[in-house]
Amino acid sequence: MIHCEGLVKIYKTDDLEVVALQGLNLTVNDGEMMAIIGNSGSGKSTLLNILGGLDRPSAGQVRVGPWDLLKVTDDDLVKYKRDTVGFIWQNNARNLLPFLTALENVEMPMMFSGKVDRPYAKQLLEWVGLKERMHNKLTQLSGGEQQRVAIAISLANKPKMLLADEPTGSVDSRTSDIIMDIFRRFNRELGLTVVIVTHDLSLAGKVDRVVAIRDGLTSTEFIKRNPNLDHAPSLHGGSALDEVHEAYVVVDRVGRLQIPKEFLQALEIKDKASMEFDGEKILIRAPKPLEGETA
Ligand SMILES: Nc1ncnc2c1ncn2[C@@H]1O[C@H](COP(=O)(O)OP(=O)(O)OP(=O)(O)O)[C@@H](O)[C@H]1O
Repeated sequence: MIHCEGLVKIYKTDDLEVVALQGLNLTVNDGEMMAIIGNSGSGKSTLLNILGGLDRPSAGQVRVGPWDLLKVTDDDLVKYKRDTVGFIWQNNARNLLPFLTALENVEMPMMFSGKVDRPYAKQLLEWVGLKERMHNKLTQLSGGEQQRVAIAISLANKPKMLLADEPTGSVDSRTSDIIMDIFRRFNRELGLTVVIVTHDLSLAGKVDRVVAIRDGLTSTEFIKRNPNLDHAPSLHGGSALDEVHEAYVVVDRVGRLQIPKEFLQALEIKDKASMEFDGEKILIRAPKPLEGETA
């Protein structure tokens, strides 16, 4: 469904250039439910905005289904945003109209694409657990309920893929569980591909795969050991990621990988390292001091 290779995004402001994505690789399969994690500023939202057609990449490849998002025309991008992708933000005020009812809000994107399907709008609100509240104005709903309306809206045009940027960032843990269960249901029952950007490691146990982004590059992948297990048993404060996922370092097509900063600092590796292959393992060490050099 999603294929990014060597994806680069550079933001130019007056006299400053920020390289937000530095040649990122990522593949997401059709029907997968996965999460992207990373520290603040690592490039998560930049990636999601590019995948959602809200921002243009600077270089590299990015394809979603049949769409090439580097080359797509502005007109086609409008179609892409309307038909292929649903988007959910942490701050749902961006796609909700407070003076309309929940049902009218869900019908709004249908109206823009010229085909209002009221039974389907009602069905969506029922699926997100708001059957009894669909005729309430948005101002009469709680933050968590509004977030569920936002999910229904994002699916109004039957997209193939759902992109969610910190979808549980401003709700309590019970509502967060409800939202993740809704995503899982849509993923299983409608075959929707779901990509979630989050800081929250406790969500990790509820997705099939987690990809960590560091400094604009995919660095580590965590793949669920038992894909049938939905909930992470992280009751004793341990990281859900470690408990249910196997961690892998991402190696790109030409063999590059990212060594975590803390490892480099611990070994005082700066601009080079020595590497050895012993037939089984690859060992990376601080370079031995050359003759005449002091250690
Ligand atoms: N419109 C912009 N103009 C200039 N720089 C930007 C712009 N948007 C993002 N950046 C920069 O690009 C880098 C990546 O930002 P991004 O928002 O993608 O990170 P993030 O991982 O989503 O962070 P957070 O978790 O804090 O939302 C940061 O250094 C940020 O300052």
